[in-house]
Amino acid sequence: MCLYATPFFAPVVWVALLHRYTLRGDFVLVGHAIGFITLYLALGGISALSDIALKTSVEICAIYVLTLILITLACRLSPWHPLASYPGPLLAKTTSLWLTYVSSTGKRYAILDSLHARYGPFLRIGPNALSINSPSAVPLYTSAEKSEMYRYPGHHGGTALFFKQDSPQLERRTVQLLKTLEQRQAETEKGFLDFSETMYHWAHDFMARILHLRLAKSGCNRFEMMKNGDKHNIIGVGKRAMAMLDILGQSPWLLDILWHLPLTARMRAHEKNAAEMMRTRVKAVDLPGYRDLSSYLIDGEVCLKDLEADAIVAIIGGSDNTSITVTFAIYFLLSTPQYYRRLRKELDEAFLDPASPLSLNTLAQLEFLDAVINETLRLASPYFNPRIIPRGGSVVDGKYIPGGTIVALAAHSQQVSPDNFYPSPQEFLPDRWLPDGLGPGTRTNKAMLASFSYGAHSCIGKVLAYHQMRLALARLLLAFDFELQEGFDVAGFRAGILNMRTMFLEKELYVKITRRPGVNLDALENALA
Ligand code: HEM
Repeated sequence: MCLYATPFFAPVVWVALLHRYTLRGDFVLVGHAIGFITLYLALGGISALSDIALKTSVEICAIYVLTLILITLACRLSPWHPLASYPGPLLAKTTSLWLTYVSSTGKRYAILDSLHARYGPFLRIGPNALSINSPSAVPLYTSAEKSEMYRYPGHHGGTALFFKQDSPQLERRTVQLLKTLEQRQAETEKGFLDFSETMYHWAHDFMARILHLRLAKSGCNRFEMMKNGDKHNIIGVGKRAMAMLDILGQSPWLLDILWHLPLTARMRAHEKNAAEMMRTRVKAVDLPGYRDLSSYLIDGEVCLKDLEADAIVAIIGGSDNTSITVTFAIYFLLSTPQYYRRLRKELDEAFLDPASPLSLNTLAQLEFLDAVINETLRLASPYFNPRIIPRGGSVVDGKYIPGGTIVALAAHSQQVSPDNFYPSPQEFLPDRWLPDGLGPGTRTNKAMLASFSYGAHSCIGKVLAYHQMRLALARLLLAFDFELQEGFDVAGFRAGILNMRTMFLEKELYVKITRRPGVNLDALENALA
């Protein structure tokens, strides 16, 4: 009898003593397996009593698990829970698996937006997590660290840090982009090409170039995706790895366990690819005369494990957002021809000779170009960047949030809120970013463009990203006339934008490009050589 009482008490001790600590799911699982085997053996598991021992152990474990679940649910739903006063869906309050599921839809930003409309600015999205739909949450980002969601899964042990910029490479790669687009279009049957795919290749080639990453086994020098395509599916594997990290990272304990199973094979493959590329870079003897980004990290005596971790993040992080934002900008411009014509006019007037190098400083002064980029980011960067409230807690809009709570600004909701962007916050209206805005009554709360996040862990590549996006858009519009595929579903494309840290498109952007009269890409290439 006494034996059967133990599993009732064990979870109480477990919840009372250990709930403050973040335990790795795989360690907890192994610990429990060891506990079960020990119990089974202690009850005579390998003796003649093995059947009774197995039955008793299973029964005790079942009581233990059931009690643990009930106690956990009671704690999370109790009126004494530190987040009890915050409203939210019942399921969200009971398990982090709710947010994991919501993240897996890619529509987390829209789901949170509609829940905020129902429950108000403070929304409980997990047993210990809040989404805050208020500009007042922004200061939290200055003191808060990243949540457990950012712990790299498995047991890699490295920490990532990075980057620097390289303008001539960016220029050359962008001219190569123009030629690649033309060449790929010529190879299509209907004359329309998948624009985002080539943009991904452009951004990855540039990123690999500035880190000098390369694949050892294939002997392939850097990626050269614009030339060779993505033969090793680096982008596909990397994006799926990021998406899995985003989905499962909402329940880090689950990710710890799944990390050892086939479901997460893509994540391990991405880690292996990136680590291998960085190790090859470290050993390389045939480097060019100029210093690449890895040189700075290597000279800084960053340890190999950390360099490998940098490569894991760099490959996707430095390429994905930039290329997809340019894709979205082209989409928005083609859907609103009046803005397309205006941007082209601004560029034509600023660069009379499209075959000459484009000065990044001149580009940075083009008001309408930046307005287009900012408006694109506002509508199409629905990111979710959770942080952890430091010990001692914080107060937001008069509400106390206990230390250790995971919080995330409802970035998309803020970016389309009429309180911050008015009028027509859902519409692509770049003028709202210009000094006169959209006329009297315009509200453009620039601080609430959350695309690069805030505080200590905001994007360190922001300046480079703007350079890349300005240059790519300028070169594309100076060189080509663009046309959407006939019957292109403009509304459907936007509705099919999915975010799982990285972005996915349910519908591809098919465009036709035609070289503008007088544009000589060979002359341009020579000018940059
Ligand atoms: C349009 C382009 C880009 C956007 C919208 C963007 C957005 C972001 C955001 C939202 C974060 C914070 C992520 C989080 O807290 O989970 C971030 C972090 C970061 N970004 Fe970017 N990014 C862009 C381009 C780049 C580029 C080109 C680079 C590389 C040169 C880069 C390097 C980084 C790094 C290293 C971090 C991590 C910073 C840290 O944790 O301390 N990003 N970025």
